Amino acid sequence: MAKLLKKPVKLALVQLATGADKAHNLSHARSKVLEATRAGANIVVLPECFNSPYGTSFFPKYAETLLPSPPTESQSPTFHALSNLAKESGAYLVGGSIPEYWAETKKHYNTSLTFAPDGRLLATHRKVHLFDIDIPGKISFHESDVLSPGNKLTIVDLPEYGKIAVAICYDVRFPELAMIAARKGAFLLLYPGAFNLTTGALHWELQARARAMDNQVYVGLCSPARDMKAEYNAWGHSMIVDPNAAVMAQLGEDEDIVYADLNADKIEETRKGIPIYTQRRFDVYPDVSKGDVKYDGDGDDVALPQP
Ligand SMILES: NC(=O)CCC(=O)C(=O)O
Repeated sequence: MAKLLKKPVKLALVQLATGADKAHNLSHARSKVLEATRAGANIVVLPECFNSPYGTSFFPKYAETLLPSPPTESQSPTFHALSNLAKESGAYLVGGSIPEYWAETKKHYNTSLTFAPDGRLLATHRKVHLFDIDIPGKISFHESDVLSPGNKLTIVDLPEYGKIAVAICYDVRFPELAMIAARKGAFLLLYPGAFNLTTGALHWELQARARAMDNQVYVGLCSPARDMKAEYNAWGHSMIVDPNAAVMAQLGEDEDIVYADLNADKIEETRKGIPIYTQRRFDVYPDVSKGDVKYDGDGDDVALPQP
């Protein structure tokens, strides 16, 4: 069987301190991504809403227009900053997420852009599951007041390494996405995300480890740094989990970068030891990765229009 991960790769998650100044967020992201690639990272990830504060009142104000693709510099300064940064750093760059405005439909999205080391846009993921929750006395948040959901999974082919899946934050709670991506050959599931002090304490690590355990793949969750002066306090604790569900490395609350070296042997060893991959009973229940699955995975899925 062909290896899911063709050669060892160093992953870096940048737990960025973000604020209200978009230009500063972009230049700060640049310096941290370059720091990560100077340390040898081949894939670098930024957090959810890395160019703006996270919150429904901020999304329309910070939103950029990505379509038609490629956007002009004034339509999306972040698109151009990320594309240039991927080229400058020579790494694959999963550009966290940004608020997007689609002028044609007047809809907003929470959107992640992934760039190749030559600066080409490889994939666009629009958050599929919007973060709408109410935990009395703790947190009430309704992304759907402002945002519309994306309608596809995102699998990205990195030719030297293999396939990764990109989804955003609350998407991690829906195991189907992870399962489908893993069965379609992803070696790594990446989630730019911003859990909070309530659900972060409850479920952040558990979600990361569960997705890794169920699918026997690597998982990375990349949060903004915690800012207690902000309206929304991100959990932090960006982490990388191995295919056996062990936490390889985890940050605290402050700005920092977490690294891990990923290799094919760990996936194979895990799957050989606990061979759920060959023990599934699709005669008893259906394979969620088959049938009518909406996903991009051919490495050519630049920015498909969505309803
Ligand atoms: N930004 C988000 O989607 C937050 C998700 C979250 O906190 C959760 O508990 O899930």
